[in-house]
Amino acid sequence: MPNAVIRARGLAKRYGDAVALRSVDLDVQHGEIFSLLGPNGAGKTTTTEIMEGFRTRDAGELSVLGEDPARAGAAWRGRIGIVLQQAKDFADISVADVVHHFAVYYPNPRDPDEVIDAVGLTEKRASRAAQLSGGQRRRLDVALGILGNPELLFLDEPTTGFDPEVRRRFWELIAELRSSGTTILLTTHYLDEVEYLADRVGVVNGGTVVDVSTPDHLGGRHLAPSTVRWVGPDGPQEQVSSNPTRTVGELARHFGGDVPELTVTRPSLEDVYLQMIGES
Ligand SMILES: Nc1ncnc2c1ncn2[C@@H]1O[C@H](COP(=O)(O)OP(=O)(O)OP(=O)(O)O)[C@@H](O)[C@H]1O
Repeated sequence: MPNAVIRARGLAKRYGDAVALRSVDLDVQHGEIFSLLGPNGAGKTTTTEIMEGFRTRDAGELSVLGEDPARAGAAWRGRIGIVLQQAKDFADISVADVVHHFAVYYPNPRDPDEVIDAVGLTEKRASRAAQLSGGQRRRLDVALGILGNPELLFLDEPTTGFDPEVRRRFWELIAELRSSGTTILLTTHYLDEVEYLADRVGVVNGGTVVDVSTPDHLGGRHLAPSTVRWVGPDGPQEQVSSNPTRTVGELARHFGGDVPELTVTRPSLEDVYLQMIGES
């Protein structure tokens, strides 16, 4: 693929006798948010850490921003941003000092004050990291991840522990980063996060990628039959239909107008994901 920022073929990794990655193939395109989904132990962290150059692979081909992470140097590292699951510890340093301090390590950093503002921490500039709430702490991690103006940002479970409002604002921040041209590899367990943010999603299970699709089309979801529900004289009713328009038309004629408490649903992303994980 010409626009691939990440191209992986046959990535394999063992820890002793345990196979963590059997064979991972993946393409991430320039400017997209690509989400990795999969159960605990599926191989997501191993995959991303090989892509970040933090772990070695046993086999396979890998190109990230045109280089092999196993051999890439400091200039390449300056082009990627990483937000790990486990935050670093700067308990006694203020938000402003942490961000200003780390900016000097990058050849082409963003303005530290603009970054603090972008993640919504301006009011907390003078607070020590230890005084931040969990969600604010995570936003500081993201500030550090985007500080170097990365072309490619790795986000590992970024919103764990966020309240709904903070999550929504955080999602908007991530979507803005995409608009400004940053490619993002997002690992998450939250299907609503995938639905809101991801352009494409790769499902990892048992050390391999079992499907890649848009969230809308995962597992043939857009073609799946719908469930039509309504309440009739005998109580709640439902009918699975491959042509819900026709079913609703028939019901409307039957009721001579409005169908009581009518809903039409397709399988949710969670439904197809759980089925896929079960099958594979
Ligand atoms: N350092 C390690 N030493 C030994 N085994 C490991 C090591 N790191 C990971 N594994 C094993 O490799 C497999 C894949 O782990 P990995 O952390 O990549 O999964 P994951 O999809 O990121 O899981 P989670 O959703 O729980 O973060 C698991 O079976 C795990 O136990």
